[in-house]
Amino acid sequence: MKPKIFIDGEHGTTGLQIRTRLAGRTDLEMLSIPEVDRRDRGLREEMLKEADIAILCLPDDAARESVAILDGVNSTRVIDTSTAHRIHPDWAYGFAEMTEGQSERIAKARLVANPGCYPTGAISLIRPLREAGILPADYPVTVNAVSGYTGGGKQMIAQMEDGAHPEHIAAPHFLYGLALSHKHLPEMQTHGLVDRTPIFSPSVGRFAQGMIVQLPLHLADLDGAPSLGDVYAALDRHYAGKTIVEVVPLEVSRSLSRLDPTMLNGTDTMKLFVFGTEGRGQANLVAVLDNLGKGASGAAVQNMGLMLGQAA
Ligand SMILES: NC(=O)C1=CN([C@@H]2O[C@H](COP(=O)(O)OP(=O)(O)OC[C@H]3O[C@@H](n4cnc5c(N)ncnc54)[C@H](OP(=O)(O)O)[C@@H]3O)[C@@H](O)[C@H]2O)C=CC1
Ligand SMILES: CC(=O)N[C@@H](CCC(=O)OP(=O)(O)O)C(=O)O
Repeated sequence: MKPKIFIDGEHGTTGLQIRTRLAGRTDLEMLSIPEVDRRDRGLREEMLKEADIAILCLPDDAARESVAILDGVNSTRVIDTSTAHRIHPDWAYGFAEMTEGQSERIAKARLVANPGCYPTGAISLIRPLREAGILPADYPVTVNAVSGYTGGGKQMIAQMEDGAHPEHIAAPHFLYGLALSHKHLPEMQTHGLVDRTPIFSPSVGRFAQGMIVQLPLHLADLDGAPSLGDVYAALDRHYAGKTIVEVVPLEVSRSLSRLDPTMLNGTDTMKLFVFGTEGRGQANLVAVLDNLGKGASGAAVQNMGLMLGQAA
């Protein structure tokens, strides 16, 4: 029997990207609702209960509704791409490379919370330094980022692309989350194992997909006052043997003068860079990923594969 997969919210930005990734798969039976019926509660309930794995690509409240429908229905396992369950203790956090044993947790879990795109980049840089005993738990972490506008879903896509949209955005680049209360902060703090809420400054550029997430550090304030090479070595050890997350060699980072946020578009991988000048006491750690790839749909498909017992 082929595993039955239902993408609840399949006609939205993330849902469509997942459907595209799964389109050619002959080892799966895809359950689907016509777009016109996408909000039909009865049809959704039927599909959710029939599925072996339900992938929720819905706003938070609708995702909670789907989880409630499945309450007690243990035959259906769930991957939620919304922010609703990312720090919930009953849910496995769907970042397989985050820490030792995480991919096994995901593989065994009934409930998996897919990470947000920015946290995927931020946690990928913070967590290894915490585990290596380099980054103190009370370090004042700051995260700066730029995302392609698909990160804002259908609404922001329309605002950026449709000049006649009543809330058209003409800017080539803009900061947002100005109140420093972005919805990604809880998962960055929880899974980054940091005591203080990071100061997070997100922004959007006039490109559809792509992402850069930055973690600037004062090395003298880290445990053991590590060198740039020490920070690099900690990341390199953490991701040794991983294929989806690559730590770019220091000498390659040194050779770069620019970094393109769209460089990994269309892939489900992430690259980590360590920038700075040895001896100057500062480092800027940078993650590059496709916000819809490893930042969302690619991660969901990776997690589905783990849950089905397939290679990561
Ligand atoms: N875009 C991104 O880069 C990322 C998004 N996510 C998360 O994924 C989820 C989906 O985001 P995204 O794809 O961007 O959003 P979209 O708005 O593009 O798609 C959401 C889909 O869900 C449907 N929907 C909304 N409410 C309901 C409901 N009550 N019942 C049934 N269907 C409903 C929408 O239909 P309708 O057209 O009628 O509104 C739409 O088809 C969100 O939780 C988001 O936070 C995660 C990572 C990255
Ligand atoms: C550009 C933009 O608007 N980005 C979204 C995050 C996209 C994402 O990761 O979605 P979820 O965390 O919702 O899953 C935001 O800042 O809310």
